[in-house]
Amino acid sequence: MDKEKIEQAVTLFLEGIGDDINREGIQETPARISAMCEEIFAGMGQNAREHLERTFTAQNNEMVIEKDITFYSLCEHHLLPFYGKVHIGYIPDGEVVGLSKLARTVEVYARRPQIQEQMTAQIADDIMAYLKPKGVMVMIEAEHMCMTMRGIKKPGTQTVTYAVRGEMEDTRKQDRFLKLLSR
Ligand SMILES: Nc1nc2c(ncn2[C@@H]2O[C@H](COP(=O)(O)OP(=O)(O)OP(=O)(O)O)[C@@H](O)[C@H]2O)c(=O)[nH]1
Ligand SMILES: [Zn+2]
Repeated sequence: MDKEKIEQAVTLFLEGIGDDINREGIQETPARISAMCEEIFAGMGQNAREHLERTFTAQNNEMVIEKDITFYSLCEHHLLPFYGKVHIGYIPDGEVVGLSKLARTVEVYARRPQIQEQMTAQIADDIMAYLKPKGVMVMIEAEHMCMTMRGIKKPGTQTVTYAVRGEMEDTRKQDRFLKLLSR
């Protein structure tokens, strides 16, 4: 990440909106933002292989559900936050993954400029590629600040997206996933 470039850009941006870049309160803002970018865009250029390839054998091939994984991302159109919950259900094929690794996979795809539909599909595709389960369903419920604090201004609107792969394309399995989620 080019921190110097980010600082220059933030300085220009603050000048652009007409603020005084020598004002005490914002003097350090370019440096603060470039430091923050390392955190909020930490998923740039990563994939989830390292998290999902360390699997354990388990004598149970019933669906595993990890729900309510909180995430914060930024919409790639306005760079405003969208945030909410990711729910993941997968059907193991003899192997399971450490539970934290599903949340780490979410972080890889949330921590970059995103659109919700794409993030949903990327999580599902990586789980299929590296964990190799029989099937997976990923569902994301989120609120987009570009829909609340600007533009159409509709607070409370939730965007729900999902992706299904493998045996989870079976609608009965999707029903089971949704039923277990709503418990
Ligand atoms: N499909 C999808 N759209 C998104 C996402 N995040 C933001 N958007 C939308 O991206 C669209 C960008 O539309 P544009 O017409 O190019 O930009 P705009 O004039 O700022 O749009 P308005 O928000 O309608 O004012 C808007 O409708 C946003 O609501 C996302 O994750 N998925
Ligand atoms: Zn947006």
